[in-house]
Amino acid sequence: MTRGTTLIKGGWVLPMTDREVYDGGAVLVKDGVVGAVFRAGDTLPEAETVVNATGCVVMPGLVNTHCHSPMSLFRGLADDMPLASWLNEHIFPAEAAHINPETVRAGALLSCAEMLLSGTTTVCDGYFYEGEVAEAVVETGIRGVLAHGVIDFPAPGVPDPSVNVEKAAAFVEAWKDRFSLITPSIFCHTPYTCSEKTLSAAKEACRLLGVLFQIHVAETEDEVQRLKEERGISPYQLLDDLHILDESTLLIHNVWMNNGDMDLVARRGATASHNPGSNTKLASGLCPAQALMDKGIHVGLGTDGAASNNNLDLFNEMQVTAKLHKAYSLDPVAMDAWTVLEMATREGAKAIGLGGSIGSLLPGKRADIILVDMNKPHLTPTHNPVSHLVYAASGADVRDVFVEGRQVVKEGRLLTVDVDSVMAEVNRIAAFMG
Ligand SMILES: CSC[C@H]1O[C@@H](n2cnc3c(O)ncnc32)[C@H](O)[C@@H]1O
Ligand SMILES: [Zn+2]
Repeated sequence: MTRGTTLIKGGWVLPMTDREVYDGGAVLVKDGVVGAVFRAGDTLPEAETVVNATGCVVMPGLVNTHCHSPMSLFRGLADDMPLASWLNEHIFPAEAAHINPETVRAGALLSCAEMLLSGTTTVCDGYFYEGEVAEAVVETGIRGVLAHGVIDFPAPGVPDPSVNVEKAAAFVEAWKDRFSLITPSIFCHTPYTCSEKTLSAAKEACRLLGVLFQIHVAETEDEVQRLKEERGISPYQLLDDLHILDESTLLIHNVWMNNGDMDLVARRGATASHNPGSNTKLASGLCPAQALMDKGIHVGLGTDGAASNNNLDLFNEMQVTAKLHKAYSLDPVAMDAWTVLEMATREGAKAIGLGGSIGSLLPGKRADIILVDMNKPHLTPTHNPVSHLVYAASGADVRDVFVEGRQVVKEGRLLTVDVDSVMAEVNRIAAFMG
């Protein structure tokens, strides 16, 4: 028996390397990585720790390709309105009044707890005081691609916008190669809140530092129409003119895209985050995610912040994705369960630049693994575990979670932080909000 090994055995193993389910399979974890995946009947090795996964799905942890983790502080603060009012009349003022290092830390801890407990093992995040988010990520044990925000207005922690890119680059330098769970990045808010100079400088900093550039783009019809009227181009053409579209750029939302935009993005190799929960709640529209994937673009699933979703449960996002695209296209075959599950795992990992290390249970990849308990009334019988994961399960069905081989959720309880005190702190902060 090798020390430091864990054998997760029994249940339905979904390696997500192909569209196969290993009924009665097993996964060996060694030194934080996947050692081997076994089928029923294979001879299993001995291990220091054995986890009985009978009745559970064993699969890669889910990858949330777009979040603003501290925004759980504003959950339910402003609902049932369009993006412009939500952002300008409610969220920006709330951020100016309440966002500081302490509140960011509290909100981020809460979101990381919510995500881990519901099976998300990696989050791609962007906000201000992102160093505090990084501390919360380390404390909770989730994996994060963490971006410092850039916007051409005074922002929390960046009162002088003339140094916004410098600040973001300093964040990347401070966190690069420091913790294996943290990959730093830079996030430009939108093409209409960042000047061309800022966008170019931020992308140049990303190139020099070798990190992912992220941006919200084509979220509303108004955003696209205004640019068309002012400049006669689409936001994608603008970004391309600035040499921003490449394999290390994550495009977030992509609701109002035409065929030319999609071809351009595909040619450049940029990736996309599809966030249907947020886009439907803000009545922004629906990203043509299937068309993007048909053109070879890697598309992951994101929740966006909890203030526009209003939860961070990727199981919920998977169900919304599968159903919404069927209803919109009047095609019951659209966005089948396997496709959606791949978006929430392997494709999401590729979209955020971590395709080589997470997203499937390929031996050698990081052991980010979740166990989803199917022994529940709403998941019985289990004719097809893939169907249940997308159409019937929720984050509450996640039993155990491992990140880089370390168990962070056991029997539905978070092992790394005291969730009750995190909630108490967020409630204390929320009491000061109007
Ligand atoms: C620099 S990113 C942080 C910044 O973005 C704001 N935000 C959150 N969600 C959205 C969205 O869907 N569209 C545009 N802006 C959004 C957030 O409140 C922060 O100010
Ligand atoms: Zn967002």
